[in-house]
Amino acid sequence: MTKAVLGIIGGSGVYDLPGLEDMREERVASPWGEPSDVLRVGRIGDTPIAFLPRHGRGHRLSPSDINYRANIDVMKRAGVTDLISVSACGSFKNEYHPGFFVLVDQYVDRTHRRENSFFGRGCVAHVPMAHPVGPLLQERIASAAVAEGIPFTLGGTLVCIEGPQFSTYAESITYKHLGYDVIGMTAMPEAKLAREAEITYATIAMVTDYDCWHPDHEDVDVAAVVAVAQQNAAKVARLIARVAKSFPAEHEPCPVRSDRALDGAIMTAPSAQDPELLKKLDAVAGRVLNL
Ligand SMILES: CSC[C@H]1O[C@H](OP(=O)(O)O)[C@H](O)[C@@H]1O
Ligand SMILES: Nc1ncnc2[nH]cnc12
Repeated sequence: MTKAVLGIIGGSGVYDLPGLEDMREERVASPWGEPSDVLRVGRIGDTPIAFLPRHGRGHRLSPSDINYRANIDVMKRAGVTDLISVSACGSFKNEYHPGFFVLVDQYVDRTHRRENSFFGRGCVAHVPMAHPVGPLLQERIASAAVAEGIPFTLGGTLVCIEGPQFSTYAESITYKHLGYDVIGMTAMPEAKLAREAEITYATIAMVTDYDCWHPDHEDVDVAAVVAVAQQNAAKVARLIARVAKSFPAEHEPCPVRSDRALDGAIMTAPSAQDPELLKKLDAVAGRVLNL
Protein backbone atom coordinates (compact mmCIF):
# COMPACT_ATOMS: atom_id res chain seq x y z
CA MET A 1 0.00 0.00 0.00
CA THR A 2 1.18 3.51 -0.81
CA LYS A 3 0.05 6.12 1.71
CA ALA A 4 -1.66 9.02 -0.11
CA VAL A 5 -0.14 12.46 0.42
CA LEU A 6 -1.78 15.42 -1.27
CA GLY A 7 0.50 18.12 -2.64
CA ILE A 8 -0.74 21.60 -3.47
CA ILE A 9 1.15 24.12 -5.60
CA GLY A 10 -0.37 27.56 -5.18
CA GLY A 11 -0.13 30.06 -8.02
CA SER A 12 -0.60 33.81 -8.29
CA GLY A 13 -2.62 35.04 -5.31
CA VAL A 14 -2.44 31.67 -3.54
CA TYR A 15 0.61 31.92 -1.30
CA ASP A 16 -0.71 29.96 1.67
CA LEU A 17 -3.32 27.37 2.49
CA PRO A 18 -5.76 28.42 5.19
CA GLY A 19 -7.09 25.37 7.02
CA LEU A 20 -3.77 23.53 7.01
CA GLU A 21 -3.60 22.00 10.52
CA ASP A 22 -0.51 21.06 12.55
CA MET A 23 1.44 23.12 10.03
CA ARG A 24 5.23 23.11 10.11
CA GLU A 25 7.78 24.42 7.66
CA GLU A 26 10.20 21.91 6.19
CA ARG A 27 13.26 22.92 4.23
CA VAL A 28 13.65 19.89 1.97
CA ALA A 29 17.00 19.74 0.15
CA SER A 30 16.96 18.78 -3.51
CA PRO A 31 19.83 17.76 -5.81
CA TRP A 32 18.00 19.80 -8.48
CA GLY A 33 18.60 23.09 -6.70
CA GLU A 34 16.42 25.50 -4.77
CA PRO A 35 12.66 25.00 -4.71
CA SER A 36 10.45 28.11 -4.74
CA ASP A 37 10.06 28.11 -0.95
CA VAL A 38 10.09 25.92 2.13
CA LEU A 39 7.42 23.24 2.10
CA ARG A 40 4.53 23.79 4.47
CA VAL A 41 3.41 20.38 5.64
CA GLY A 42 0.46 19.47 7.82
CA ARG A 43 -2.93 17.86 7.41
CA ILE A 44 -6.49 18.66 6.53
CA GLY A 45 -8.74 16.13 8.23
CA ASP A 46 -6.73 12.93 8.14
CA THR A 47 -5.01 13.69 4.84
CA PRO A 48 -1.34 14.67 4.93
CA ILE A 49 -0.71 17.81 2.88
CA ALA A 50 2.42 19.47 1.47
CA PHE A 51 1.97 23.04 0.22
CA LEU A 52 4.35 25.10 -1.91
CA PRO A 53 3.77 28.60 -3.32
CA ARG A 54 5.02 28.36 -6.90
CA HIS A 55 6.41 31.88 -7.15
CA GLY A 56 7.76 31.88 -3.60
CA ARG A 57 6.59 34.09 -0.77
CA GLY A 58 6.23 37.67 -1.97
CA HIS A 59 6.01 36.38 -5.58
CA ARG A 60 9.80 36.52 -6.11
CA LEU A 61 10.04 34.22 -9.12
CA SER A 62 8.85 34.81 -12.67
CA PRO A 63 7.43 31.79 -14.54
CA SER A 64 10.75 31.31 -16.39
CA ASP A 65 12.80 31.48 -13.18
CA ILE A 66 10.86 28.89 -11.20
CA ASN A 67 12.90 25.75 -10.56
CA TYR A 68 10.15 23.34 -11.56
CA ARG A 69 12.45 20.32 -11.16
CA ALA A 70 13.32 21.18 -7.57
CA ASN A 71 9.64 21.87 -6.77
CA ILE A 72 8.51 18.48 -8.04
CA ASP A 73 11.51 16.71 -6.51
CA VAL A 74 10.79 18.07 -3.01
CA MET A 75 7.14 17.10 -3.37
CA LYS A 76 8.26 13.57 -4.24
CA ARG A 77 10.65 13.54 -1.27
CA ALA A 78 7.75 14.62 0.96
CA GLY A 79 5.88 11.51 -0.20
CA VAL A 80 3.37 13.35 -2.39
CA THR A 81 1.37 10.93 -4.53
CA ASP A 82 -1.26 13.33 -5.88
CA LEU A 83 -0.61 16.95 -6.80
CA ILE A 84 -3.13 19.72 -7.32
CA SER A 85 -1.77 22.72 -9.16
CA VAL A 86 -3.63 26.02 -8.84
CA SER A 87 -3.12 28.56 -11.64
CA ALA A 88 -4.50 31.95 -12.51
CA CYS A 89 -5.45 31.82 -16.19
CA GLY A 90 -6.84 33.88 -19.03
CA SER A 91 -9.99 32.60 -20.76
CA PHE A 92 -10.74 32.09 -24.47
CA LYS A 93 -14.42 31.37 -23.96
CA ASN A 94 -17.12 33.93 -23.26
CA GLU A 95 -18.78 31.66 -20.71
CA TYR A 96 -15.56 31.07 -18.75
CA HIS A 97 -15.74 34.34 -16.87
CA PRO A 98 -13.42 35.63 -14.15
CA GLY A 99 -14.02 33.55 -11.03
CA PHE A 100 -14.92 30.43 -13.07
CA PHE A 101 -12.78 27.31 -12.61
CA VAL A 102 -11.67 25.09 -15.51
CA LEU A 103 -10.51 21.58 -14.59
CA VAL A 104 -8.33 21.17 -17.64
CA ASP A 105 -7.30 17.78 -18.95
CA GLN A 106 -4.88 18.82 -21.71
CA TYR A 107 -1.94 21.18 -22.07
CA VAL A 108 -0.15 22.73 -25.03
CA ASP A 109 3.45 23.59 -24.22
CA ARG A 110 4.74 26.81 -25.82
CA THR A 111 7.51 27.35 -23.29
CA HIS A 112 11.06 27.36 -24.63
CA ARG A 113 13.55 28.31 -21.95
CA ARG A 114 12.92 25.95 -19.05
CA GLU A 115 14.51 22.71 -17.91
CA ASN A 116 11.72 20.29 -18.75
CA SER A 117 13.04 16.87 -17.77
CA PHE A 118 14.81 15.09 -14.92
CA PHE A 119 16.33 12.76 -17.48
CA GLY A 120 18.96 13.28 -20.17
CA ARG A 121 22.57 12.41 -20.93
CA GLY A 122 23.40 9.23 -19.00
CA CYS A 123 19.81 8.27 -18.28
CA VAL A 124 17.36 8.86 -21.12
CA ALA A 125 13.64 8.34 -20.48
CA HIS A 126 10.46 8.99 -22.43
CA VAL A 127 7.25 8.97 -20.38
CA PRO A 128 3.74 8.94 -21.91
CA MET A 129 1.98 12.32 -21.79
CA ALA A 130 -1.16 11.59 -23.85
CA HIS A 131 -3.34 11.91 -20.76
CA PRO A 132 -1.48 14.30 -18.45
CA VAL A 133 -4.20 14.64 -15.79
CA GLY A 134 -5.16 11.92 -13.32
CA PRO A 135 -8.89 11.32 -13.93
CA LEU A 136 -9.66 10.14 -10.38
CA LEU A 137 -7.99 13.17 -8.84
CA GLN A 138 -9.82 15.43 -11.29
CA GLU A 139 -13.17 13.76 -10.45
CA ARG A 140 -12.52 14.35 -6.76
CA ILE A 141 -11.94 18.04 -7.45
CA ALA A 142 -15.10 18.19 -9.58
CA SER A 143 -17.24 16.56 -6.87
CA ALA A 144 -15.85 18.97 -4.30
CA ALA A 145 -16.62 21.93 -6.59
CA VAL A 146 -20.23 20.72 -6.93
CA ALA A 147 -20.51 20.36 -3.15
CA GLU A 148 -19.07 23.85 -2.62
CA GLY A 149 -21.30 25.44 -5.28
CA ILE A 150 -18.29 26.65 -7.27
CA PRO A 151 -18.97 27.21 -10.99
CA PHE A 152 -16.61 25.07 -13.07
CA THR A 153 -16.29 22.95 -16.17
CA LEU A 154 -14.71 19.53 -16.46
CA GLY A 155 -12.11 19.27 -19.21
CA GLY A 156 -10.35 21.81 -21.38
CA THR A 157 -7.02 22.71 -22.89
CA LEU A 158 -4.54 25.06 -21.26
CA VAL A 159 -1.90 26.66 -23.47
CA CYS A 160 1.21 27.49 -21.47
CA ILE A 161 3.29 30.37 -22.83
CA GLU A 162 6.79 31.35 -21.78
CA GLY A 163 5.90 34.85 -20.68
CA PRO A 164 6.57 36.91 -18.70
CA GLN A 165 4.82 39.20 -21.19
CA PHE A 166 1.15 38.55 -21.85
CA SER A 167 0.20 37.55 -25.41
CA THR A 168 -0.20 39.81 -28.41
CA TYR A 169 -3.67 40.18 -29.91
CA ALA A 170 -2.64 38.00 -32.88
CA GLU A 171 -1.44 35.25 -30.53
CA SER A 172 -4.57 35.50 -28.42
CA ILE A 173 -7.02 35.13 -31.33
CA THR A 174 -4.89 32.33 -32.78
CA TYR A 175 -5.12 30.35 -29.51
CA LYS A 176 -8.84 31.05 -29.39
CA HIS A 177 -9.33 29.84 -32.97
CA LEU A 178 -7.30 26.73 -32.23
CA GLY A 179 -9.94 25.87 -29.64
CA TYR A 180 -7.83 26.30 -26.52
CA ASP A 181 -9.80 27.11 -23.39
CA VAL A 182 -7.38 28.91 -21.06
CA ILE A 183 -3.89 30.38 -21.03
CA GLY A 184 -1.23 30.48 -18.34
CA MET A 185 2.53 30.56 -17.88
CA THR A 186 3.33 27.79 -15.41
CA ALA A 187 1.57 24.46 -16.05
CA MET A 188 4.48 23.38 -18.22
CA PRO A 189 6.92 21.84 -17.51
CA GLU A 190 5.28 21.26 -14.11
CA ALA A 191 2.85 18.65 -15.51
CA LYS A 192 5.62 16.89 -17.47
CA LEU A 193 7.91 16.71 -14.45
CA ALA A 194 5.11 15.44 -12.21
CA ARG A 195 4.54 12.67 -14.74
CA GLU A 196 8.26 11.79 -14.79
CA ALA A 197 8.17 11.67 -10.99
CA GLU A 198 5.10 9.40 -11.14
CA ILE A 199 2.99 11.91 -9.25
CA THR A 200 -0.68 12.07 -10.27
CA TYR A 201 -1.38 15.64 -11.37
CA ALA A 202 -4.41 17.89 -11.92
CA THR A 203 -4.81 21.63 -12.51
CA ILE A 204 -7.41 23.98 -11.15
CA ALA A 205 -7.33 26.80 -13.70
CA MET A 206 -8.87 29.79 -12.02
CA VAL A 207 -10.05 32.24 -14.70
CA THR A 208 -8.91 35.77 -13.91
CA ASP A 209 -9.32 37.57 -17.28
CA TYR A 210 -10.15 37.30 -20.99
CA ASP A 211 -6.54 37.70 -22.11
CA CYS A 212 -6.74 40.32 -24.90
CA TRP A 213 -9.11 38.89 -27.57
CA HIS A 214 -12.45 39.98 -26.12
CA PRO A 215 -14.04 43.05 -27.73
CA ASP A 216 -16.05 43.88 -24.57
CA HIS A 217 -13.35 43.40 -21.93
CA GLU A 218 -10.16 45.23 -21.10
CA ASP A 219 -6.89 43.61 -22.11
CA VAL A 220 -5.35 41.61 -19.29
CA ASP A 221 -3.01 43.30 -16.84
CA VAL A 222 -1.50 42.30 -13.50
CA ALA A 223 -3.95 44.36 -11.46
CA ALA A 224 -6.92 42.48 -12.95
CA VAL A 225 -5.30 39.06 -12.39
CA VAL A 226 -4.32 39.84 -8.81
CA ALA A 227 -7.73 41.29 -7.92
CA VAL A 228 -9.60 38.20 -9.15
CA ALA A 229 -7.02 35.75 -7.75
CA GLN A 230 -7.26 37.36 -4.31
CA GLN A 231 -11.07 37.31 -4.41
CA ASN A 232 -10.90 33.61 -5.30
CA ALA A 233 -8.24 32.46 -2.84
CA ALA A 234 -10.84 31.59 -0.18
CA LYS A 235 -12.82 29.62 -2.76
CA VAL A 236 -9.69 27.67 -3.69
CA ALA A 237 -9.00 26.93 -0.01
CA ARG A 238 -12.57 25.66 0.49
CA LEU A 239 -12.30 23.47 -2.59
CA ILE A 240 -9.00 21.95 -1.53
CA ALA A 241 -10.23 21.38 2.03
CA ARG A 242 -13.27 19.57 0.65
CA VAL A 243 -11.06 17.37 -1.57
CA ALA A 244 -8.70 16.64 1.33
CA LYS A 245 -11.44 15.71 3.80
CA SER A 246 -12.69 12.83 1.65
CA PHE A 247 -9.32 11.81 0.24
CA PRO A 248 -8.55 8.08 0.54
CA ALA A 249 -5.75 7.14 2.94
CA GLU A 250 -4.26 4.85 0.33
CA HIS A 251 -3.22 6.19 -3.09
CA GLU A 252 -5.72 5.02 -5.71
CA PRO A 253 -4.04 3.37 -8.71
CA CYS A 254 -4.26 5.87 -11.56
CA PRO A 255 -6.27 4.71 -14.62
CA VAL A 256 -3.85 6.53 -16.96
CA ARG A 257 -0.88 5.01 -15.11
CA SER A 258 0.57 8.34 -14.00
CA ASP A 259 1.87 6.51 -10.92
CA ARG A 260 3.63 3.91 -13.12
CA ALA A 261 4.85 6.27 -15.87
CA LEU A 262 8.45 5.11 -15.64
CA ASP A 263 7.63 1.45 -16.31
CA GLY A 264 9.54 0.70 -19.50
CA ALA A 265 10.36 4.40 -20.07
CA ILE A 266 14.11 4.33 -19.44
CA MET A 267 16.11 3.70 -22.64
CA THR A 268 19.66 3.84 -21.38
CA ALA A 269 21.34 0.49 -20.75
CA PRO A 270 22.46 0.08 -17.11
CA SER A 271 26.08 -0.14 -18.30
CA ALA A 272 25.76 3.27 -20.03
CA GLN A 273 24.07 5.09 -17.16
CA ASP A 274 25.79 8.03 -15.50
CA PRO A 275 26.17 7.39 -11.74
CA GLU A 276 26.09 11.13 -10.99
CA LEU A 277 22.72 11.54 -12.70
CA LEU A 278 21.40 8.37 -11.05
CA LYS A 279 22.21 9.87 -7.64
CA LYS A 280 20.04 12.90 -8.45
CA LEU A 281 17.22 10.63 -9.60
CA ASP A 282 16.98 8.86 -6.24
CA ALA A 283 13.59 10.31 -5.31
CA VAL A 284 12.04 10.72 -8.74
CA ALA A 285 13.03 7.37 -10.24
CA GLY A 286 14.16 5.31 -7.25
CA ARG A 287 11.28 2.88 -7.76
CA VAL A 288 12.43 1.77 -11.22
CA LEU A 289 16.17 2.29 -10.84
CA ASN A 290 16.15 0.20 -7.63
CA LEU A 291 18.19 2.87 -5.85
C1 LIG B 1 0.11 37.63 -12.27
S1 LIG B 1 -0.27 37.46 -13.94
C2 LIG B 1 0.67 36.16 -14.66
C3 LIG B 1 1.06 35.03 -13.77
O1 LIG B 1 -0.11 34.47 -13.18
C4 LIG B 1 -0.15 33.08 -13.45
O2 LIG B 1 0.58 32.44 -12.42
P1 LIG B 1 0.21 31.00 -11.81
O3 LIG B 1 0.06 30.06 -12.98
O4 LIG B 1 1.37 30.63 -10.96
O5 LIG B 1 -1.08 31.19 -11.05
C5 LIG B 1 0.56 33.00 -14.79
O6 LIG B 1 0.94 31.68 -15.11
C6 LIG B 1 1.70 33.94 -14.60
O7 LIG B 1 2.77 33.37 -13.91
N1 LIG C 1 -4.04 36.16 -19.88
C1 LIG C 1 -3.09 35.45 -19.30
N2 LIG C 1 -2.03 34.99 -20.02
C2 LIG C 1 -1.08 34.25 -19.42
N3 LIG C 1 -1.06 33.95 -18.12
C3 LIG C 1 -2.07 34.40 -17.38
N4 LIG C 1 -2.32 34.26 -16.07
C4 LIG C 1 -3.47 34.90 -15.80
N5 LIG C 1 -3.98 35.46 -16.91
C5 LIG C 1 -3.11 35.17 -17.91
